[in-house]
Amino acid sequence: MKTLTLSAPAKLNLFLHINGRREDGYHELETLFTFLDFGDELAFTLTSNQQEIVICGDTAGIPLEDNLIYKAAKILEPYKKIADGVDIHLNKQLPMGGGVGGGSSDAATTLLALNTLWQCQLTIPELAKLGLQLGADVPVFVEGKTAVAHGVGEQLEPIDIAQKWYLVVVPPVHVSTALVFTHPDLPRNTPKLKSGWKLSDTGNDCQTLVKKLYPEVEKTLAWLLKYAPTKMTGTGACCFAEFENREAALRVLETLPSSWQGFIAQNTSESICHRQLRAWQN
Ligand SMILES: C[C@@](CO)(OP(=O)(O)O)[C@H](O)COP(=O)(O)OP(=O)(O)OC[C@H]1O[C@@H](n2ccc(N)nc2=O)[C@H](O)[C@@H]1O
Ligand SMILES: Nc1ncnc2c1ncn2[C@@H]1O[C@H](COP(=O)(O)OP(=O)(O)O)[C@@H](O)[C@H]1O
Repeated sequence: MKTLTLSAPAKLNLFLHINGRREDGYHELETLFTFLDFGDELAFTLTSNQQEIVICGDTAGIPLEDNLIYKAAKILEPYKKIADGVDIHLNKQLPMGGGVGGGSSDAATTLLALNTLWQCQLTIPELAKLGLQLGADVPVFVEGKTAVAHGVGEQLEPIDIAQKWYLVVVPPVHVSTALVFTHPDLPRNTPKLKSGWKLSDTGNDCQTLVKKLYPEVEKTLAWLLKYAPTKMTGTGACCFAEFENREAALRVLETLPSSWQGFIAQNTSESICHRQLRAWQN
């Protein structure tokens, strides 16, 4: 049986504004998502074992029922047009809960792969809607285009942006998304951007609070800012510095303090997962 191998790329929030809080506690966001040419890798192989969804690889002790890959496969199961089960092998490269969306990206890649392999014949908007049940960031990975998101991240407006190189640094702390969003000091009233906005008008509304709560994030931002424009992605803890070319990013990566981890990558207007899936289908 042929194996379908796809990337689950990282995302960056090039800005993240909080425009308000809904009655259900979720926050209205305005955020620019772009994808990196770096991420996890998932290999999908159909099996004759009809009911089985088996996940192996670097699942980092996440119980099967909590694994977003498993949840994505289960959500798609009712739409299967063939009887086969699936073996999914995960090669984890992305830090978990670091704001680069690895879990959401794994879930989206699983939805896209199994929609094809199980011949579910769902459209991308239908898959994105299913994905929203798994997390606010899943729809953008399913759609796979650099986009400004509104709502909780599900209303997507694709845009063209320049291609840059990023040095992403992973501070040695875990930031709780729920803690950030329930904190009384989080700013929640940034006005919506007006037409003609520039990236230089934007920021990350979680950054000041996360810096205060997690000094390691403050240290990381201060260190990167010596070299290039820098922001935090999502609710952190990862921070990214922007460069015009790979060499400049690499020079800074080479001087990274040894206790920190980091990687360099370029942003892509379309998720590499979508490109790979198209190539496989043709
Ligand atoms: C804010 C972002 C930006 O990308 O942060 P990161 O997680 O990437 O850092 C995401 O949208 C996060 O999405 P995701 O991580 O999928 O969040 P979810 O699991 O849906 O929600 C985790 C918790 O965060 C809060 N939450 C999340 C999203 C949102 N728009 N408003 C919220 O208030 C809720 O309390 C929720 O229970
Ligand atoms: N396959 C998976 N990969 C990563 N995280 C997962 C996965 N399945 C479930 N999770 C859970 O989802 C949480 C958020 O994951 P992730 O998308 O990496 O966060 P973030 O959006 O902050 O980068 C993790 O802390 C982890 O507990």
